[in-house]
Amino acid sequence: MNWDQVELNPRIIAAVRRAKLKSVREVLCISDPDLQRLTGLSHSDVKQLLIVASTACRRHPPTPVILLHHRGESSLRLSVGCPVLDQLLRGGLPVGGVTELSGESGVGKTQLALQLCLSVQYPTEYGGLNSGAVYICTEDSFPVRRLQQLIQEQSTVRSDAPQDLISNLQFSDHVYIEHAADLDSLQVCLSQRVPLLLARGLVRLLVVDSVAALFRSEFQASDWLQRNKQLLTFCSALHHLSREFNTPVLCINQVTDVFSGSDDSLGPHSSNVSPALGLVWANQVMVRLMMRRLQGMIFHGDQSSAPRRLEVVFAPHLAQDGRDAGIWREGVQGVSS
Ligand SMILES: Nc1ncnc2c1ncn2[C@@H]1O[C@H](COP(=O)(O)OP(=O)(O)OP(=O)(O)O)[C@@H](O)[C@H]1O
Repeated sequence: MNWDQVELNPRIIAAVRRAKLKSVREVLCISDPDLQRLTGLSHSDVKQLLIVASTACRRHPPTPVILLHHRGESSLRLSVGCPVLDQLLRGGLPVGGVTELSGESGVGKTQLALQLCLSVQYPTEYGGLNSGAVYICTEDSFPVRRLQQLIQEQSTVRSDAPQDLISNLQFSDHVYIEHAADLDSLQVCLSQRVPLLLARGLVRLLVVDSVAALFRSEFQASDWLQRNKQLLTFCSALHHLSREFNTPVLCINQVTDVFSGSDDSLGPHSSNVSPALGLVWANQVMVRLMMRRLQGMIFHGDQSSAPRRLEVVFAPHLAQDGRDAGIWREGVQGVSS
């Protein structure tokens, strides 16, 4: 959306153009003091600019968090975009709290996270939260092409939603990608940019892909005390964001090998791997999910996939259970039994 499409005082529009802020959405991602500095506008002009920009960009104005609580939104769930997996999760991810998704490399964690970035954009009656997603990549680059493919497949996979609704959702405009290659940049991202996107109602899902990568690369085994302190600071930032904005937080985590094979805390389907980062991290997570690759092959039309299993390891409101799934062009879809 550009400046010709909004009704705003021409003096303010001239100032944003001089500051080379081309799109209306761009100003929403900049803090108030930075906007004042860039445009030379007064505090009240910047406020007016932000009100007009956020009204123009949002499909639905954000509801203040206090009202959401009154309406009993604590039982709201974010659908994962598949009825079989939603059934396992009793509707999807809880909006307040941190969910961890762990699993081996290539098992499909990122695929599920991308699917959630689209699902969050649907209205609540279709399992979404009427808003966008912010996706923090710590290791790999963001899989833009795969996201585009999933967007193209929405009309096939989301037959529950009206087709005109799907074609009107500008999915790729509402996924905000951040890169944090070290803990300092992650901290800056979580304390500055993410709260801004949440406060302006532009996003209502935070994905961190992946957590263990940063903590593993920055600390040696002997630095465990320092590492645990940093881990707790990071967890408390996530909890704060989740609570304050009533927003689901999804953290992707790798797994480490377990040599004893007798770790009961992993649940009935535990085998030879355990989520990385240990107990300090596990105590901060509300829902722990694990994805595993199973033996064999499953088929769907002209496609084939190695079967996966999504398991609930622990969650206060869920039974320890699992569902088999395949990864297709359309995304991760559970297999009905
Ligand atoms: N377009 C596609 N069609 C079908 N399956 C796909 C497609 N793209 C990816 N996949 C499947 O997803 C797998 C990769 O999943 P994903 O990138 O989510 O792994 P991950 O668990 O995040 O791994 P890592 O921890 O290494 O990032 C591929 O091995 C493939 O099986």
